[in-house]
Amino acid sequence: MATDVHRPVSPEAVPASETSQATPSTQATQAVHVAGLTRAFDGRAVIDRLDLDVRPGEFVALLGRSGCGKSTLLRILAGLDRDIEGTVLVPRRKAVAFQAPRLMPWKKVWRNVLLGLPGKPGRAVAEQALKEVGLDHRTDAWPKTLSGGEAQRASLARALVREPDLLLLDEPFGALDALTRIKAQRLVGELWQRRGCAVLLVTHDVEEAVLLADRVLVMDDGVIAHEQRIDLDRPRDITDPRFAELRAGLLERLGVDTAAEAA
Ligand SMILES: Nc1ncnc2c1ncn2[C@@H]1O[C@H](COP(=O)(O)OP(=O)(O)OP(=O)(O)O)[C@@H](O)[C@H]1O
Repeated sequence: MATDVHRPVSPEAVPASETSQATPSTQATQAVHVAGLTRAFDGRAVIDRLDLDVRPGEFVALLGRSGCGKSTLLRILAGLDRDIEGTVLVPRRKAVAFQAPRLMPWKKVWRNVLLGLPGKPGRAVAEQALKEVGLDHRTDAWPKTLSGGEAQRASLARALVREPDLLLLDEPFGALDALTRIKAQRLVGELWQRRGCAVLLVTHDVEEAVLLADRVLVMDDGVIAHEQRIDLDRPRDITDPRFAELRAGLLERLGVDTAAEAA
C-alpha cells in the first residue's frame, strides 16, 4: 500500500525527526497513522497533539460534540488541509464523501463519478461503480433529477471508483430521511465488507456508529478521549441488549442523559 506523508506546510513548525518518526513497519501495519497532530485556528488548537491508528480494513466511527474537530481531522486525513503540526501517514489511494454529495450539476452522473480521475477512464468504469451502489439505471441522469439518497449513492460511487485503501466519510447520511438512511447505512456496510478498505466515518448518530464500526472513537478537547471496541457479530441486531448497552455507554461518554432519554 503506497503511503502519503502529510507534512506541515511550514517544515520548521515541527522538527524533522517528528515528521519522519513512522517506521516502515508502522506504514505496513496501519492504514492511518497519526501522531502528535495539532491544528490551530486563530491561535486556538482545535486538534491538540492527537494520536490515532487505524488498521487496514478496519471500520472506525468518530463521534464527538459539535465543533470538537471531527471534520477538521477528516479533512487533514484527506489531504485537504495541510496547515498542521505532527505526523500523518495515510494511504495514497483514499477517497472522501461528504454530507453534501457535491455533484457538478452540468455533468451527467457517470461523468461526475469519473471527475478528477487520472488517465481518462471510460464510461464502463463509472457504470461498474454505479452498479455497485445500485444506481446504474441513473448513469445518464443529470444530478438535479436525483433524489437525496441517489445523489449520496452517486457520491459513494465516485469514492469507490478510486479503489481506495481508505474511505473517509463525513456524515454521509446526515441529510437523508430515516428510511433512506437505513438503506444507505446497509449499503456502506456491504461495500466495506466487499472492498475490505479501511473506513473512517464521522457521524453524530451513536446507533449508526455501533451498527457499522469495529471501533468507535469519541473526540473531545482536541484528542481521542475514549475508545470503544464493538465485538458484536454482523449483521448487527439493534434489539440485542448488548447493542443497547454499548449505545448507552457511548451516549453517556457524550454527556447525554440516557435515563432522561428513556423517560
Ligand atoms: N477554516 C476554519 N477557520 C476557522 N475556524 C475553523 C475553520 N474550520 C473549522 N474551524 C473551527 O474548528 C472547530 C472544529 O470544527 P469542525 O468542523 O472540525 O467540528 P466538527 O466536530 O466536525 O463539528 P460538527 O459536528 O458540528 O460538524 C470549530 O470551532 C470551527 O469553528
